[in-house]
Amino acid sequence: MLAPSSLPVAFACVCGIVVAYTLRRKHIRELNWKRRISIKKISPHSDMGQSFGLDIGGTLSKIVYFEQAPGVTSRPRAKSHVLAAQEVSRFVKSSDNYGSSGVRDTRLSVTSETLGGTLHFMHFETRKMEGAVSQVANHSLSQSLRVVSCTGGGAHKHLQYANLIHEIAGIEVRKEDEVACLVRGLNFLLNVFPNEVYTFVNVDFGSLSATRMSLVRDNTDEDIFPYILVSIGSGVSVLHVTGPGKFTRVSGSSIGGGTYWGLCRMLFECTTYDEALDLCVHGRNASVDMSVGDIYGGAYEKFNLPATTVASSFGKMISVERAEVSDADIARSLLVMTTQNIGLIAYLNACIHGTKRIFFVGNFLRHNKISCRTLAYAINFWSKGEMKAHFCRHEGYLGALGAFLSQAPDMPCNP
Ligand SMILES: Nc1ncnc2c1ncn2[C@@H]1O[C@H](COP(=O)(O)OP(=O)(O)OP(=O)(O)O)[C@@H](O)[C@H]1O
Ligand SMILES: CC(C)(CO)[C@@H](O)C(=O)NCCC(=O)O
Repeated sequence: MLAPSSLPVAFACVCGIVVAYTLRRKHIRELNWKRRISIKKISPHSDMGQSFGLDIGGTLSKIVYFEQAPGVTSRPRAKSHVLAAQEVSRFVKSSDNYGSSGVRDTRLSVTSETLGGTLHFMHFETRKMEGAVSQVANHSLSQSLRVVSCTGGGAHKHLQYANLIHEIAGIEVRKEDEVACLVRGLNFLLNVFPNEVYTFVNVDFGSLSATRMSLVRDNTDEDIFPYILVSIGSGVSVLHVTGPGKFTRVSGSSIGGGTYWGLCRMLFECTTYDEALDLCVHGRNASVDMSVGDIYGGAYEKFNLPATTVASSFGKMISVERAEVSDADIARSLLVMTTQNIGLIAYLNACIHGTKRIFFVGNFLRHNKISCRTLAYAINFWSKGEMKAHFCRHEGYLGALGAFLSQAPDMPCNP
């Protein structure tokens, strides 16, 4: 029972809550009105949100969309659901590009009879979130999306993005853990897609610059566990995975994809990440890095260090003038340094946990064969051929796929 003296305080609190609630509703209504959308309350049965998984990372946001093939479900579907599904599918497939940074990775779409439909993969820059959500709202798609599973740091970030998505598009965000989603996504891909994993053969040569390795598809291992999973995003997470849903985050590094992109942006005139990646392709890191050969005049044979091994990243720049090396050489050195550091952390963790298989994923490896080959060579070299680096075609989408799967228990092969 409240004391009589506290009644005015209680009354003021209740009034405050009512006023705050009313203002907030008004604010949401106004936001939606401005964007000329109407948010209808729709029945859970017609929620298309279950067809999506979202991963909001430090640099990129990734979306997985599952388009069910017509007529595969045994459950009767309401007409409104069928129409909503058609609308969403039309929008997704209307283009390969959305807004200023949105991309649909058409080469990665997978249609599977086992799944009963097609998985589509899209991404955009996280800093463009507001524009991306407005697009969804403006196309009235949000009317059929109620709750979307979402992972990555952005799903948790003071609920900043969750609030934005709710306020602009009326979609509720269901938070999922990013590491759990990553592992779930990879295990699913290993189960379902025979051509998902690849590795490099003929890695046994003396020079990193002479990268002549060929790609082979590699889904042959019967028992995939245990393995080390290295996710190279803005930063790097290293996981030890011992079974479906059984994993520990054993290490990490702040020197990751964000480091390469951030430094390139600072040092060179790159305005997009693709420019930064293209820049290093024709560069020679040997102009910038000090090699074992530069120090020894050849290999350091006693310890099996080939002459071409980088002894000191950027080490030549103590005596070479800036004008003598190109931006491309410096970018290449930066890429190799970042990659080798990640490879070493991966190798040491594989040693600690007695694991021979290392999976490297994350968007840093997207279109980045130089880093993939460098990792394959380095892991083979350090482990004397005992360990193998594996890569995935859908390297950047495991988290979003895991988020999608976390609310799709009926999906076949869902680990
Ligand atoms: N179009 C792009 N724009 C920006 N970075 C890109 C792009 N494509 C690839 N990258 C690289 O991918 C990295 C981001 O990878 P990813 O999407 O896996 O991580 P993230 O989820 O954003 O980061 P984190 O998991 O650390 O929060 C960037 O730092 C950059 O190196
Ligand atoms: C913070 C995360 C997990 C966000 O994905 C990632 O960027 C990361 O693992 N960074 C490295 C953190 C560390 O040094 O362990």
